[in-house]
Amino acid sequence: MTQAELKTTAITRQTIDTYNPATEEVYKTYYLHTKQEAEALIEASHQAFQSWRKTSLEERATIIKKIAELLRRDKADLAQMMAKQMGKPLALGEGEAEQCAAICEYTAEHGIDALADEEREISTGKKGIITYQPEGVILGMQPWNFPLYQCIRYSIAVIMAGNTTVFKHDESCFETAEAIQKIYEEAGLPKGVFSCLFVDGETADELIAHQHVRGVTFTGSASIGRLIAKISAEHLKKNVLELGGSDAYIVLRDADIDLAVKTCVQGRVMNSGQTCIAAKRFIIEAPVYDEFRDKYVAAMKKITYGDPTNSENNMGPLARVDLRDKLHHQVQESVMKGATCLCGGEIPDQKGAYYPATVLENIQAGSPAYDDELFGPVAALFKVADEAEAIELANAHRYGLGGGIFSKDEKRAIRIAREELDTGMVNINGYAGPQANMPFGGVKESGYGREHGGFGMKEFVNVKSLFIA
Ligand SMILES: O=CCCCC(=O)O
Repeated sequence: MTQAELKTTAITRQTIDTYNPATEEVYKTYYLHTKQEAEALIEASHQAFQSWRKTSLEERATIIKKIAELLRRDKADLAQMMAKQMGKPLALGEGEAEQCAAICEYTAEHGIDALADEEREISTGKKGIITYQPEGVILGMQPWNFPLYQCIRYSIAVIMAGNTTVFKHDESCFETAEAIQKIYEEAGLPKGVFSCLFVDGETADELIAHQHVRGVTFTGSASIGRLIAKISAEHLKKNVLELGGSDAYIVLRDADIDLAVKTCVQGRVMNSGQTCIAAKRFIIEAPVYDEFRDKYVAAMKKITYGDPTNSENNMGPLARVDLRDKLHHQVQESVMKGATCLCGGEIPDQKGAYYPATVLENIQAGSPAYDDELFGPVAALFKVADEAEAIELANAHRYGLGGGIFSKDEKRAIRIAREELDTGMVNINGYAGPQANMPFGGVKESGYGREHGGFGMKEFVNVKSLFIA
């Protein structure tokens, strides 16, 4: 049932008000499914699976290619929605739609080969065949920071593999969830292959136990991820978790400092800093620390914020006032514990969940800027004696999502990236967002499993061995 249909049913429904973070005014009131309605959607998804799993890889690829076209067609409308739901600047929203279209195209183009049967010689007969068979209904739960991308990266992969999915978006983004379903169905995806669940997080967690849910994929905080892993384990459901990050960018003494400064500013303030793979900690070798810090602070002071529909602003607001307040509290606590605030660090006196680009140094262990994730435009600078100390500090964090290295010696940087950094992704002399043809995911408390890049398609398949005698 769509939001419009839910609004007109006879029963009294639970509703949720969501707010435009730029104005703090109510943006939408959403109507929730009851748990029984959500279970009926899972049943319907299971029914749809019986025919979807029989479609050929070519048929699926054709629909997914069409989805890419429609995402491009609708990118301006989708960007407007995201600006109002969570404050994303319009240009960034359109870029996100383009990125999603690229994921669809890559999946359509490479999925047929990636999921094709493989043959092996076996000692006991003619041959072995490895076949990647879909498993059934996958429950997706995704957050608000990339309202389109987070949903599309998982759902396109599971749909290409022949699964169906029920999707619980963050409550603030139910409108985007519905827009995605509309696009998928206009492209030719049969009803029931992708369905939105308008439920709260607690109900979604309970649905993991449903007999037809075969797997769960979640992006969000480590604390909720831990809970989902626990419930999934109890019911023996496979899960993919993309959790937090506190990515360290190491600036070695032989780095191009101007490039490092420019990239590390961009990597910190993009999406108002609300990105799991944002550059969050900056670990700088002592001989270049002062130069990097002074240039970095000067550049952060130039970052503007304001109405996300005005293209002159570098950043919009944060997604919600309570999230902005939490970030500010983390900054204040870090300062109380010894950090120095070099710029920003004050809540502006205006409506909206705004927060300025902020830089901290002299950060002490035991403070939020050292130990936790800062999900907003706050940079944490650390001075270290040498490469070894930089690697030790980068790896000391409980998260292991991404990271970066700046050095003019590319071979050295690649060695450190490959052999030393305990993360799932590393940027060398740059800051790349997720790429359709590269896997995405982390280690340690950043979770497990991989999205796109050919790997996401194989997260929820039954890798079946056939032994031909
Ligand atoms: O928050 C994690 C997803 C990152 C998406 C992006 O940077 O485009």
